[in-house]
Amino acid sequence: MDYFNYQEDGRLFAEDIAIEDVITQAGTPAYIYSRATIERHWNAFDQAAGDHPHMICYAVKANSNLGVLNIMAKLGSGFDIVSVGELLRVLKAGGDPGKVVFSGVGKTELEIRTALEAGIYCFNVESEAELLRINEVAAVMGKKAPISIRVNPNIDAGTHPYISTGLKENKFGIDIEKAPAIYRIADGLDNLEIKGVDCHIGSQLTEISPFIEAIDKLLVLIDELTAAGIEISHLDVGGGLGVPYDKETPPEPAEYTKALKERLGDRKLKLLFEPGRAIMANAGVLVTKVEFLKLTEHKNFAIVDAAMNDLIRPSLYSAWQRIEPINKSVYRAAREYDVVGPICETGDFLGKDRELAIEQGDYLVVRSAGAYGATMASNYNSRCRPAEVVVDGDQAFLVRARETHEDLWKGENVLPS
Ligand SMILES: Cc1ncc(COP(=O)(O)O)c(C=O)c1O
Ligand SMILES: N[C@@H](CCCC[NH3+])C(=O)O
Repeated sequence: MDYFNYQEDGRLFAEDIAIEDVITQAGTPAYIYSRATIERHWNAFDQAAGDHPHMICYAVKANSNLGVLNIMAKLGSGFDIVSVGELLRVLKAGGDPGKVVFSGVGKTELEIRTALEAGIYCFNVESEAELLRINEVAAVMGKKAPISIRVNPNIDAGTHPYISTGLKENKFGIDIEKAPAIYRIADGLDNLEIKGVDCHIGSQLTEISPFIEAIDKLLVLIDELTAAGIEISHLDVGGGLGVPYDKETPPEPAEYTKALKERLGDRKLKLLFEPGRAIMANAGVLVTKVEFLKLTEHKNFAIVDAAMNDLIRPSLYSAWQRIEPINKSVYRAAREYDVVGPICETGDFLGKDRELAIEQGDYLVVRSAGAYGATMASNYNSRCRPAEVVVDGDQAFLVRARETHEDLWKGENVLPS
């Protein structure tokens, strides 16, 4: 559930403010996030875990705006990061480094050192070479690095191939068959401290069964490690819980967590979650203005001021996101449109074949845009990244100003002659 609702007068509100009032200040395109929705989604995980020892490590890649991260920090959230850039953002936003897990297949020495200096909770190690590198960096610093191995359980998550991560052919994690040997190597290295077992099999999962299949495999591994005298104190189940973009019915955090806890039995394992999309997707919308309607014999186009550089999910994954006018009270003729941006690519669309009652100058929202929207935005076609606003009750905060063209060419130079 989210807090973007149409009022009786036909206007769309973000919490207690009309979207049209937010964009009077922020302009378009703009991302608008709802604080109450973010908190509600985060609390759904926290309450589902209940008194079982747990940590919710919000996946920063879903939305790394400092305002958003600060909301998480105030909730007491942990963070799942994949780069030093994300770590610095978490620290800047007031996040606790002691609740940070560091995932990703290509951690550099600098990133490892910075994370050790900050005192993160755990590295999720994705290869043997990385394990050795972390040990070496920790040795130079005279520290013990906390680690867990990201295990690749070879499970089909049943999601888009580009966001499926738990199959043998994916670059992520360490093959589950090889994991015991890698744990033994880790156990023999002086500057590592084994903390847990980790996995993340993919994103936008709409069924519970792949999660359960993965957990069952990991628990077999954990029991084997325990029997071999390698103590595992936490199980990190990754993120991946899907959201309803349209009519999908993914499991709720409560159902998912209940199933997990049942599987754990009496094992004393702290549970770590790394949700990104499930917290942020439906906590945000992208608002855009209809610049022109182009009606042709074959197709109608609504040409809007947002494009694939602002929201790439439809172009990249053929993702479907709901598109609606911000005011449904005014009479307009309904037609079917492709909603397209100004970028010079045929793949630049936000939605195809959408029935919309709109006119030039109207505003639309693309729903479910809070995750993997602004973080995946680019400057293609020399377009400035959009503004971002957090609505909190009847107040709106500009948490990122629209980029200027000067921002865009900062650091570039022309040749002297
Ligand atoms: C290691 C890791 N953890 C967590 C996430 C967050 O995933 P989601 O947004 O699907 O919850 C991802 C992205 O898929 C990831 O790669
Ligand atoms: N960017 C993807 C999700 C990637 C998850 C990252 N591991 C999406 O928008 O669906």
